[in-house]
Amino acid sequence: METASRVEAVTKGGLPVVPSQYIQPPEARPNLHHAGDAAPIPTIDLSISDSATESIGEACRNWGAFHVVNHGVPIHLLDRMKSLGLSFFQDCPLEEKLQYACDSTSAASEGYGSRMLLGAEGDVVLDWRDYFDHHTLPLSRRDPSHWPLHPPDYRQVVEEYGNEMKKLAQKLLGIISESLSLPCSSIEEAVGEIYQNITMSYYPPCPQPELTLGLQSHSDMGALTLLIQDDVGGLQLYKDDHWLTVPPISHAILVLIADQTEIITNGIYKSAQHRAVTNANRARLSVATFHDPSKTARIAPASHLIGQHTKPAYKEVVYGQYVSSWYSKGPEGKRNLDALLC
Ligand SMILES: O=C(O)CCC(=O)C(=O)O
Ligand SMILES: [Fe+2]
Repeated sequence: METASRVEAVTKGGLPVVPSQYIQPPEARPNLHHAGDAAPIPTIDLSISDSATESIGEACRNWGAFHVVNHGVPIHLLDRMKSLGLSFFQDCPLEEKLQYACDSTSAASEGYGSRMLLGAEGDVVLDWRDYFDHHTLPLSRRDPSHWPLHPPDYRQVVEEYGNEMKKLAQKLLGIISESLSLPCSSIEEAVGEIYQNITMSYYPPCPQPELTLGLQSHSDMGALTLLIQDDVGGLQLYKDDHWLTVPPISHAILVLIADQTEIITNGIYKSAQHRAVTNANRARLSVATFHDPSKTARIAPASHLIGQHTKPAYKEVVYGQYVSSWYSKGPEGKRNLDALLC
């Protein structure tokens, strides 16, 4: 029962076709013939602070996504995170991986899993993805004994990576605030204490990529996501009724605006709608680091952005309620955010 719920276990026998619970309805299937269109999102050099603020503002307005380079996170740490992820998914026997199984009945629980959404068995199409979720911040949630023990530097690297990503997220939230002429601390103050989760996603080769998705269409529910991926490619962004592929750029970090930042910026900046497609030949790995409010935080459009002529575009929401609804109803693009529109 546990093993059958991991994509790795499904692929073991070298199936020529995907089991029916992974087959997407026709309207959600990827058009892989047109998957070559690259999303022309900007690559922003964070060492050039004069131009970075303006470029980031423009990217948040137009795409909700951009790459950063010269970001200050040591390159060896990016490489090591990816190799640790691959080593867990590819070298660790399934029985051992299952010792870290997440609790599939509670949302975003830590550990090794495959099902993103809660809900009755059989009523959702499954993603062609296995993952490992780490709770890394605040420190009171961080317990490295829940994480893999091998390779021997696994736990230490994940801790270091989380700390570096938090610094970068704070810097970016400051620049994003300034790009709207808000005080640098505005968005971070609206978010409150940062809750950070690191999810390594592993997409095994899929015998019928045209029928499946590695990860269904969604926008991330928190404030800011920092993502690295290997050179396989498969992440797509939805823009103007089209799915465009985000080209992997070695050692760049992809920044994705998430839903709470869209609310706080009163919709001036849009959260990025994205999904992952699979491919027949190569396994793919990505590492997403989510920066979210606490479950009790109340999120609303920043008061500086509301005035006589500008009404709040979103209703206030308690973040924990947003999360519960997201996991029980499913994202279906951005419907949870749309439900808060005034
Ligand atoms: O694998 C990817 O590139 C996307 C991962 C993602 O969107 C997520 O974990 O929320
Ligand atoms: Fe995502």
